[in-house]
Amino acid sequence: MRIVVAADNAGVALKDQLRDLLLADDRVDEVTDLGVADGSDDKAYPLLGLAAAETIARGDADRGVLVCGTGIGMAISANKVPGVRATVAHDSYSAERSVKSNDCQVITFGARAIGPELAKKIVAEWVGHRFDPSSASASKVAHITEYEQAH
Ligand SMILES: O=C(CO)[C@H](O)COP(=O)(O)O
Repeated sequence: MRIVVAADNAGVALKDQLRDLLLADDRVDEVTDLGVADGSDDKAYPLLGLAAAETIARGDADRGVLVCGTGIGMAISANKVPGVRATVAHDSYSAERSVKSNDCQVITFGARAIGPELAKKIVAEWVGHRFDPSSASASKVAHITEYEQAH
């Protein structure tokens, strides 16, 4: 699994911790860090969220972990890229269902809303979840894809 990570300056400290966790995970083949590198970079979150989602859309990563203050702006931004599904998930069940029900490739966190230990636990679990294209959820997700392709 290839994972792209990114954060604005509100999320950079948590993003770095999650990146390091992923780098140490045997199930992860590649981690691409799009920044920001530190809190002095005030690049706006949509620029980072869109760049990460575009990385997934063009096939250069399979999944994304994005962090801002709330996780909301990153999710909104990533969802603007056709083919990408993203959500904030600050609990284990939502993170699991975001993959298994919604085929989300992107999970987002709000560094001002969740502690690093819980975020790390959720990410470690999330790496192990897979969408089943033969599940009953697949035809539901297909409506989203069809809408994107028609508009
Ligand atoms: O959380 C954010 C966007 O959802 C971002 O980190 C901070 O945004 P702001 O409240 O507009 O500064």
